[in-house]
Amino acid sequence: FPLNWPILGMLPGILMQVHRVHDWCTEVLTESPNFTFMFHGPWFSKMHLLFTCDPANINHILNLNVSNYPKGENFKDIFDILGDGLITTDSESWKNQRKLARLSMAKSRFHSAVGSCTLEKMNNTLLPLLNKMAADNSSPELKINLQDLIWKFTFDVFCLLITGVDPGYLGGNSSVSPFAKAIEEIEHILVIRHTVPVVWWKLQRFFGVGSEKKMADARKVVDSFVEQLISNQKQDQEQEKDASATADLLTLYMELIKDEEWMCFRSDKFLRDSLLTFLAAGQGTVALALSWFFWLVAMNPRVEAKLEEEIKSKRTNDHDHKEMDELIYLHAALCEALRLFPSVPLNHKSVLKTDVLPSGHTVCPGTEIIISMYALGRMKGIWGEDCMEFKPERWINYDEKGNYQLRFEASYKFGAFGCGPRTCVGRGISFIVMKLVASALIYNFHFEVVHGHVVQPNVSVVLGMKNGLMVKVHKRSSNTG
Ligand code: HEM
Repeated sequence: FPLNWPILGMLPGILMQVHRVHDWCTEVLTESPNFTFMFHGPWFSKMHLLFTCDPANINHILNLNVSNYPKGENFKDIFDILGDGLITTDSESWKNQRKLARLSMAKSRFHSAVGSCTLEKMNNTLLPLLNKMAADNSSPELKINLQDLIWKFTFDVFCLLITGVDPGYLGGNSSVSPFAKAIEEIEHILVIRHTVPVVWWKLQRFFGVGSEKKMADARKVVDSFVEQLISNQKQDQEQEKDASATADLLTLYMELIKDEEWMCFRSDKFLRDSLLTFLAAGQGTVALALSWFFWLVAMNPRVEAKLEEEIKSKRTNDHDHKEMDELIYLHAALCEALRLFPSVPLNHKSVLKTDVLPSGHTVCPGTEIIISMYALGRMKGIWGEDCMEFKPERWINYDEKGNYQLRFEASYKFGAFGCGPRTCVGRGISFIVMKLVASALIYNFHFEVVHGHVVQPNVSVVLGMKNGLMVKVHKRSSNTG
């Protein structure tokens, strides 16, 4: 537990742990009554953070009393890069945006694009690249950063799905890297904003110094990239290119907001905020979930063998996305990876009216609530003594004939996609993309983690690996065709 110092409060304690903030949070919550801990910042800083991973609290805050726990102004300030997009807004604006997002994403055009874009990019770029690396693998020096490769791949896929433009990042288009680097920089600084008093980072922002100077520079890069994308799309529309064949979210949004009902959203600012929100919410989360999944699979040969067996037995032709529903063990393994390494490790809420949580803690306006989804997946009291083991079986019900189906877990216990009315809108498409990529890669390759490579979580609002995932690629001998 961090000491509560005079004047400085518990701030020195948290600052010393920033480099391993998620594990520190897990350790503190494990020792805290009802998995809940009150953190007090420096005197007069108004920094009161309630850390929790108690499922009863999570259900209370995210599901049963959602109107008392909005994202709030502080969250909006921290995530100012996303403007007034779906993730940062509350109340009526959130309700309308959520409806618009669901309408667009439910279009069959969009749904089939998710499968076809992923397959096309995989067959044309990712698989050939990995095949080449596997063929060159005779050199003992040849190792690749799988996290980096998957990051670039999902960047291309989600840019295509959200904006209709394929940036070709995986293929080596260097003009994209400043944008991708800027996004990484921003995600890192967002965590710093969470861990220092508001007044501190706001002063830095005001004077344009320290990490806030880097934030301002990164923002310029991001804004000009997004502005370019929107203007390209508008040009296409002005030239009256047939939009019915395109199924990216930007086109679908632009079509829908022509309707009177959505006229309040007719602005470039809204399109900019939405586009960035979807890119930020979708691309990195899927990339990092897959990276942790491949690491866990590589470290667990028993699971890898079962996955290979299932994929081989269900695979008909080139990884048709309809056959993905049948890959139950794979689905379970992805959930298990997300339990241990949730791409969004923290969920942040503010408090409107004083309330008593099921854990017995009183929260008042001004308290910020930090729900640690990372800690939630690692509590023995919630997941059992073997909670640190990678066991897809915990997600499966077997009957006496050996048939099996997925087991449902309440989202206040498995919080990787959030819980309640603000649950992730991209959950369905995430599983399509992840299952297509995971099944094709496991069918074709075995990844050997480079001896001595240290894998540890980074400090970011999305949970990645600090040193990447260095592997050697081996083509599976039985699947050389
Ligand atoms: C493995 C992949 C993903 C994970 C783990 C994930 C996780 C989450 C989490 C934890 C939330 C927050 C819920 C809350 O605030 O209570 C969220 C919200 C959201 N996600 Fe995802 N997400 C993933 C993929 C995606 C994808 C692919 C998209 C879309 C392209 C997406 C779009 C969104 C949006 C727009 C929200 C805000 C919803 C709202 O506030 O109403 N996510 N996601």
